Amino acid sequence: MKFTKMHGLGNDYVYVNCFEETIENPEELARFISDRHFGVGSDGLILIHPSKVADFEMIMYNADGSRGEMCGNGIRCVAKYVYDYKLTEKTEISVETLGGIKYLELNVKDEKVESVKVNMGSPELAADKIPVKSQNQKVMNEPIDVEGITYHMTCVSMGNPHAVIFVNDIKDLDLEKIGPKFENHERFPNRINTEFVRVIDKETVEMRVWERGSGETLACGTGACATVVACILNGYTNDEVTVHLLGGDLQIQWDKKENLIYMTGPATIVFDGEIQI
Ligand SMILES: N[C@H](CCC[C@H](N)C(=O)O)C(=O)O
Repeated sequence: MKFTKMHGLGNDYVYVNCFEETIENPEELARFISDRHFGVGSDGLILIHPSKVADFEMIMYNADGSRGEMCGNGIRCVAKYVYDYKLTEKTEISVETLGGIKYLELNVKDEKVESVKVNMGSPELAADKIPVKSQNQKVMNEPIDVEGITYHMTCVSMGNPHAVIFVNDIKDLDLEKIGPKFENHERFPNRINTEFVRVIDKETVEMRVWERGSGETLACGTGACATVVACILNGYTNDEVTVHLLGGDLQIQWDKKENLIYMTGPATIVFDGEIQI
């Protein structure tokens, strides 16, 4: 099977062009190929398919083989793949995902995609749609107990579920210990992606993320969008924010008039490969 290793700010996936390849058991392939010792090594697997309702379809699997509804860093890499490998000449494309059809603007330099602006759609705040168990319609700075400590979370879906936790310091977090406790907490029927965020000023935040099905990653596009929505709802930032992630920066904007979230960031091809499956 031919594949391409790509990343968005270090959030790395193995990409397969399913116009050319047929994948029998993608969950099993995701688990094998993501393994950083016995496989290629990645945060998961992303399949690029034809679509009946958009230019392309993105199907994304986490490293544990579970399917994610949407992947922000991944969809920017899909855009780079289809343009740089000449599956399209368009610099505005649509991509079908489980989280709905997304519209992308490709910023091209010397015939290669350098960065991508993604219309990530509208954030979902209704607790039962995220889903998260709560007495309230929306989960805004609600307490949640993990390992004997009470955190306060704001929950947002960007197609996939997120719990945003504001902290004073993101460096001294023991994510390996508390990440899985949040991910598998009984309040999240479909598990959860958890962002730990320090607000720096009205235009700048920094965050780390423990991803459902993949653990700590260097960046998370949908997580950065959920983070900015939570910041704005809590009055911590303006509507345009630079999000510092371990792997680099994303620009996130909530167009309140249209109720649309825009994410702008890079996409990188690391190498092409072939693997016996
Ligand atoms: N890394 C992805 C998010 C993956 C989310 C996945 N872990 C899930 O199960 O929702 C991003 O850049 O948006």
